[in-house]
Amino acid sequence: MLSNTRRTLLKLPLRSLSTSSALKSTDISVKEERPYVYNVQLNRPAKLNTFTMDMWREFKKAIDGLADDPKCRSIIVSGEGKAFCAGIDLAAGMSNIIQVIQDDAIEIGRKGRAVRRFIGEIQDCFTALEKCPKPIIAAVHSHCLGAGIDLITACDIRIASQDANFSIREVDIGLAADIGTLNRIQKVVGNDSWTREIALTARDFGADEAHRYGLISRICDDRKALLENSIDLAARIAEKSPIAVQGTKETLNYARDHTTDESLNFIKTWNMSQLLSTDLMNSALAAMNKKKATYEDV
Ligand SMILES: CC/C=C\C=C\CC(=O)SCCNC(=O)CCNC(=O)[C@H](O)C(C)(C)COP(=O)(O)OP(=O)(O)OC[C@H]1O[C@@H](n2cnc3c(N)ncnc32)[C@H](O)[C@@H]1OP(=O)(O)O
Repeated sequence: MLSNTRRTLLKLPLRSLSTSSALKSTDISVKEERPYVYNVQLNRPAKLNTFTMDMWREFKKAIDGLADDPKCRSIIVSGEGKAFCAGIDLAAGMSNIIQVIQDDAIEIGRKGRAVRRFIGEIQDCFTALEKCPKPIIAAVHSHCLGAGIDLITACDIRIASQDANFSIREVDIGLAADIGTLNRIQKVVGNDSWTREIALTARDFGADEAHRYGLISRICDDRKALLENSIDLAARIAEKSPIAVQGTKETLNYARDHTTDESLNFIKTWNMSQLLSTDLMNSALAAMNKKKATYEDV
């Protein structure tokens, strides 16, 4: 079937290559699983949740919307149907770029700029996960290939069901991965040799190997357990002070990309204002009285 997909890509006539961002897409659905806990579902199951340009844009819109929504405190990203995500849609998802590459009327330097803009727009769709102040859990079942790995490496926590299989598939489609995997994965797993092995060979690996190297932090028996585990985990985070949780995500992201001195400076400056929050006193009082604190929305 993969070779059919590739044939489709090669045979597409130019006029069918343009995508319309005006098209109403329903490829992403957002569901409130519990109070303050939202599940952003990749919802293109017939094509194994492969990404088209419309879907990428819709995904970013969903994440940016939850980032600004005070009623959201934690997010799950999951996939509907047989697989989490089999990567970019090798036909529809590549159409814009192929249209530009094949257009002889565009001067070569301008072609390069257009390709750069295109890649940048897709990068921003997954960087939205990292920039979102709310913690995001990727819940992976079955295939997680190419763009699927771009997506999960921009999330805060990754858990998977036993049937999950992963591949940094890009070298197999003649591409150096450019949507985030190569830029984030070493910071996630901290193992340069393993990273290079899987990125340079594009080989498949399963949940056990992903767990062993720290790409995922938990393996669940099956998809049902995966969903339950991710909702419980997200709900547990959502019970905490949103001031504390969001400050923790910001600081971990900052610390990852800066020196210890710089990030110590960051957190003391951050907490200059955030320690003034009533959340600190509420939490301390609740802990002393063995009660659960509740927190105002932020
Ligand atoms: C600027 C660039 C930006 C981003 C770049 C990202 C790079 C990548 O994402 S690289 C990874 C690309 N993906 C692949 O190479 C996977 C291709 N698919 C497969 O190998 C197989 O489908 C499978 C994942 C092993 C699953 O096999 P199977 O269980 O037999 O299912 P299928 O019948 O093959 O698939 C069902 C249905 O989905 C369609 N489909 C699957 N993958 C893709 C894809 N990547 N693009 C487009 N369509 C895909 C497949 O054609 C089937 O559709 P039908 O209409 O039923 O034929």
